[in-house]
This record gives sequence, structure tokens and C-alpha cells, in this order.
Amino acid sequence: MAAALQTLGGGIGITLHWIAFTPTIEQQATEEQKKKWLKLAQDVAIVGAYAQTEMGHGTFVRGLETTATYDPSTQEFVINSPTLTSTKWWPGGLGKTANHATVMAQLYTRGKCYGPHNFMVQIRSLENHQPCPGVTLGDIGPKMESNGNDNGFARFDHVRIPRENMLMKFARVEADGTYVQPPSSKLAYSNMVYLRGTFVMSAAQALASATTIAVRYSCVRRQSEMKPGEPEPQILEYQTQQYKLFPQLAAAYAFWFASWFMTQQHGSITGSMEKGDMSGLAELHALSAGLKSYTTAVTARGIDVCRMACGGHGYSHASGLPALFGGAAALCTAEGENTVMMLQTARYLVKCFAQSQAGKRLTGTVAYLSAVQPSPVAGNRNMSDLGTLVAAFQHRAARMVRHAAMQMQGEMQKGKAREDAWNSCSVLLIKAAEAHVHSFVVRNFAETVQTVEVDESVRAVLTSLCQLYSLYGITEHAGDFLKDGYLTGRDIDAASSHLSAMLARVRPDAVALVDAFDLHDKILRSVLGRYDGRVYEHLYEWAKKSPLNKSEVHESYYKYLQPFLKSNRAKL
Ligand SMILES: CCCCCCCC/C=C\CCCCCCCCCCCC(=O)SCCNC(=O)CCNC(=O)[C@H](O)C(C)(C)COP(=O)(O)OP(=O)(O)OC[C@H]1O[C@@H](n2cnc3c(N)ncnc32)[C@H](O)[C@@H]1OP(=O)(O)O
Ligand SMILES: Cc1cc2nc3c(=O)[nH]c(=O)nc-3n(C[C@H](O)[C@H](O)[C@H](O)COP(=O)(O)OP(=O)(O)OC[C@H]3O[C@@H](n4cnc5c(N)ncnc54)[C@H](O)[C@@H]3O)c2cc1C
Repeated sequence: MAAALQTLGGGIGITLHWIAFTPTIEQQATEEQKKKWLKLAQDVAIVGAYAQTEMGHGTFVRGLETTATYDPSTQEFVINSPTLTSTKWWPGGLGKTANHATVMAQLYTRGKCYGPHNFMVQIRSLENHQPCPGVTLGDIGPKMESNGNDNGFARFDHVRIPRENMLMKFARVEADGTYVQPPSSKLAYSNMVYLRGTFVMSAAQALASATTIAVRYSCVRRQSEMKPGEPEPQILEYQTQQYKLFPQLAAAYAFWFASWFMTQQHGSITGSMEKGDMSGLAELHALSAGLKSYTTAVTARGIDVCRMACGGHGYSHASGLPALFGGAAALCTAEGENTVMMLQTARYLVKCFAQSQAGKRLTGTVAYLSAVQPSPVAGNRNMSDLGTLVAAFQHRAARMVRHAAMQMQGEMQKGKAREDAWNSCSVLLIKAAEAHVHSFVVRNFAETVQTVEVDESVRAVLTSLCQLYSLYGITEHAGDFLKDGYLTGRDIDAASSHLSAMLARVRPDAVALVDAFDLHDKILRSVLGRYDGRVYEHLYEWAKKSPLNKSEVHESYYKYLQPFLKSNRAKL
């Protein structure tokens, strides 16, 4: 029942109820508070929004303006929107759907501000869905995509809520207004870490959807002549079509496996945190931020490559690809804009590099930073060996992290403040962080295909896909690998020829690889990607249902075209 309510459609949607509001209660509420709200949320007896972003602030959470001021005389918090820019703006479901919201607000008690904390606020009546007293609500208007969901705005005019509505698992305010510190001030941000982790799977699913559509259509579509007089070939026989689609297909598998790792890491580290061990939080934040940024960016670009590979029909909403692109584009901005998130990963890498320089042995996803030798040992490498490919990506990342960190140290030695040095090196830092995440995805892909429990024939196909993904990355970023001589021009040429061989190797299994995602036609919502391949009949049926075809002569003829034609003819 609850799953069926995933999206109610028709201008309202409860996606954020499931992926943000309910998890916030799970992660930030006390046991007492969970008894009050969690089952209501899980049974959709209330519908919630995650109201953090404001018109004036999204990235800079510490700059949010909504206030929650504690009144000890009534043991209540007063929630207020002091300025226009403090209006909550963007939260999914906030405008028309939700009747509750977790509101991120600056907590004031005894005249002191303790920063952003989460508060449960009822925003609409459970009887007639009218806004509660002091609450102004609305939708922010049409967006690039996902217009089936309302993204709303909310203003609070000194709305009073009980003290117990502050989500107090980590930080607390006692009845007399005393503030009790959390183990880490960033625990209030834990829902964002969780959600970023889920975006990695959303990216994988989106890219899996797009490659399913494009590969299937590329087997149905026949076009041009490969050889004079021969029948028109499937467009998937063109090497350029394989070069467009197969790296995206490989990335979908790579991101799918990366999301497995992310989910496992999140469970293990939050489990330790439940026992008071916060040591894994920094790595979890850096990994989730970097993976979210990297996978959503590659996915959005990859979906558009798939769209273009399907020609004109790819540009039609019949293909499902424009909607997928719009959704994936949203993932690049929501839950932490990609640039900002990759800078968070860079911040962690610079810290780890400094620790490694000071002699500390690094562990986890950054262990390679201390293991990789600065001076490359050039030589004819076996560019089809997965171990060689993983080592190349780790060397590239370690070199770029070292270069960015040393550049920053150099700026500070010239007298620049740390913040100014950071800003003037931030392009280098972003590239280094991207290289780090890329090397993690490659290593994780290689380790997964070598250890996953599958039939050896399947392992062989997955290994080819992993080689293809890695070789594509090396040839697309060849300069990074050539820069210090770690790879030679001959290595890059070998990588290119192996990549061509992998395209041909993957071709026979391409349809099986997309069918393996097991995406039902109802989920794909694509005429081009239909499982039965009956594209043309259904394209015609789809077009006939266009609103413009409701009448043979559209009303616009009589309103605009007919008078225009008449007046032009009268001048002849
Ligand atoms: C099956 C087929 C299906 C197909 C699927 C298709 C999918 C795609 C298609 C359609 C989908 C459409 C869907 C559309 C989108 C729907 C979902 C939308 C959900 C969006 C919800 C939101 O957006 S909620 C709001 C999100 N907002 C943010 O994320 C804000 C980002 N900003 C921040 O997090 C912070 O401000 C900051 C990290 C950028 C900076 O914070 P701050 O200034 O305080 O930190 P510093 O940089 O100074 O660092 C201090 C210190 O803190 C550490 N730290 C920072 N953040 C965290 C954290 N979260 N956890 C732990 N630690 C943190 C930081 O590392 C520093 O540590 P040091 O030790 O000091 O270095
Ligand atoms: C589809 C969709 C759904 C959303 N759902 C929700 C929701 O349910 N709940 C919610 O609270 N929010 C939601 N959001 C809001 C989203 O979280 C914010 O849009 C996002 O955090 C970015 O903040 P911003 O839009 O204010 O951009 P800004 O923070 O203004 O950033 C604008 C640009 O400035 C640059 N920039 C900003 N800071 C830095 C920096 N420190 N260093 C370098 N460059 C920087 C970045 O390049 C960025 O692109 C949603 C957004 C979208 C698009």
C-alpha cells in the first residue's frame, strides 16, 4: 500500500516523504519521538517534506535564516521566517502535498544561537488540508522536469511548536532552555549523507534505463548502407554507436556496484556511530559526497549521449530519454550541488594527504594515497590486465591529490590565508577529487567482478565490461596518465586498441546486459525501449494520442493562421 503511494501523480508526489522526511525521523528522532511519528510516516497517516533549503540559501546550511527560538515560559519553540530569503524554497511536497515537515532552523535558546537543527512542524490540517495558522504555503512553479511533483515554498509567522518537536536524538534543549551538545555538530546533517548515498543507486538506475532504451532501439533501428547494395544494418553495428553506448552501459554496472559498497559502508559506519564511535563519519561524508557528485554528473551526460544516439526519436518524449535526462540533471543539483560536494571530498583528501606526509598510514578508500610511489616506473604495461588498469587510476589520483595539496601549501607559503589558497587551487582540487572517486569506482568494479558469485561465463562478460570502462576512462583522460610518464604514448595506443576490441567483444552480449537490469516497460516508459521491440507501431499509436491530434483542424487555425493567411492573400 505504502509503496503504491510512492508518487500520487497529478501535481502531487510523496517521493520526498519516503527518501528524506521518513529517514530523518529514523535517524534524528529519539525513541520516544519515533513512537509518536515514525509509524504514522511509514503508514502514510501523515505526509512529510524535508524543509531545509531556503530562497536565499541551499549550499551554505550554516547560513540558513529560519529561526527556532526557545520560550522557556511555555516550553515551546517559535518557528519564524524573518526575511523573504528565509522562505523555505524547493522542498519536495512542501507546497501542496505534505501536512508535516522537518524544518531545518537556527536554534536559539537563552539568547545564543547553536546553529541548524531539525524541528517537526505540522503545516496543514489533518481534517481539511488547509495551512495551519501562521503557515503560508505554495508551489514554486514549473521546473525543467518532474512537474508531477510539487516543489514548494513555506513561510512561518511565529509558529509555536512544543519543545518535544525538536528532533533530539543528538542535541537536546532541556525544559529550562539548557542546550546539550551532540557528539558532533554534523550529526544534524546525517540525513544528507544517507540521501547522497542513495543517489548513487538512482544514478545507476537512470543510466541503466537510458542504456536499455538506447541499446534495444539500436538493434531495432536500421539505417544507411555499411556496404553498397547490402541491407541497412542495425545502427548498433556502427563502431561509433558502440563507442557512445557501451561505456555508458559499463558505467551503469560500475555505479550499481559502487552503490552496493556505499550502502554497506553507510550501514557499517552508522552502526558504529550508534555505539558512539564517530571515527568513520568523515570518510562516510567524503565518500558519499564524492560518489554522489561523480555518478550523477556522468549519468546526466551519459543519458544525453544515449538520447543523441537515438536520433530524432530520441528527442521525442516517446523515448523516455528527455524525462530521464531532466531527472538526472536534478540529481546533480539536489542534495548538495555537485561542485560543492566534490570540494567536500577534496577537503578530506587534502587532510589525508597531510596526515600521510606526517607519517600516518592511511586506511579505507584513501589507503592508496600513502602506498603509491611518486616516481613512476614507465614500461610496457599490459593494458588489458585489470590490476594494471586499477594501479594506473590510483597513480593518477595520488599524483593529482599531491599536486593540488602541494600547490595549496605553496600558496600559503607565499603568505596567502588558507581560505584564499584553497579558493585559488579549487579547480585543481576538484579535478583531484574527481580522479580519486574515478579510481575508487574502477577499483570497486574490478574487485566486484573478481569476487561476485556468478557463473564463469558471466564473470567473463563482466570482466570485459570492467576493462571497457577502465580503458575508456584512460583514453578520455590520457593527459592525466601521460603527465609524469607513468603511462607512455605506446600504453595509450595499446589502451585504444584494447578498447576497440572490447567494443566488439561486448556487442554480442549488449542486449543481454541491458535485459539483466530487468526494467519493466512500465518503469522504462519508453516506446523505443520496449521489451518486444515493436517500436514503429507503438510510436504511431503514441503520436496519435498527442493532444494536438484531438481535432483535425486545430482551433489555433481559426484564431491565428486563417486571418493571417487571408490578410496576406489580400495583399497579392
Ligand atoms: C528503476 C528506474 C528508475 C530510474 C531512476 C531515475 C532517477 C533520476 C530520474 C528522476 C529523478 C528525479 C528526482 C529529482 C530529485 C528528487 C530528490 C531530491 C531530494 C533533494 C533533497 C534536498 O536537496 S535536501 C537539501 C540538501 N542540501 C544540501 O545538501 C546542502 C549542501 N551543503 C552542505 O552540506 C554544507 O553546507 C557543506 C558541507 C557544503 C558545508 O558545510 P559547513 O560549512 O558546515 O562545513 P565545512 O565545509 O566548513 O566543513 C566543516 C566540517 O564538517 C564536515 N562536514 C560537512 N558536512 C558534513 C556531513 N554532512 N557529515 C559529516 N561531516 C560533514 C566537513 O567534512 C568538515 O570537517 P573537517 O574535519 O573540519 O574537515
Ligand atoms: C529537483 C529538486 C528537488 C529538491 N528537493 C529539496 C528538498 O526536498 N528539500 C530541500 O531542503 N531542498 C531541496 N532542493 C534544493 C537543493 O538542495 C538545493 O538546490 C541545493 O542544495 C543547491 O543549493 P542552491 O540551489 O541554493 O544553490 P547555491 O547554493 O546558491 O549554489 C549555486 C552555485 O554556486 C556555486 N557554489 C555555491 N557554494 C559554493 C562553494 N562553497 N564553493 C564553490 N561553488 C559554490 C555552485 O556551483 C552552485 O551551483 C531541491 C532541488 C531540486 C533541484
